[in-house]
Amino acid sequence: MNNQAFNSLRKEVSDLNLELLELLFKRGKAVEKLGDFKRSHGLPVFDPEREQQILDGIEHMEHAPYPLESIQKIYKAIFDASKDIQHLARK
Ligand SMILES: O=C(O)C(=O)C[C@]1(C(=O)O)C=C[C@@H](O)C=C1
Repeated sequence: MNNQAFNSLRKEVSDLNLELLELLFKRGKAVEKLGDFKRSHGLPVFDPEREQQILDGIEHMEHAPYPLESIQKIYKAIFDASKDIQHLARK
């Protein structure tokens, strides 16, 4: 790979970072609304069954070149961030 190809891949990664952030933003907005519903219905923030259902769902999806464990870690970090949003809204 030459320098130009390297820089072009860096640009691709930077563009994908923005796309990821946009998706996380949209996801966070939906999570906020789920949190409002749960709060007004006296439901807990943490729903371990729902988290497991999502993790089970990704298990059979294409995740290469990442190992499945890496994808699971990323999703668990996203769940934690969701719970942060919903806990903060209760304060
Ligand atoms: O499905 C919900 O109840 C959510 O609040 C969303 C979400 C998630 O980020 O996917 C967040 C926290 C719960 O523990 C389970 C799932």
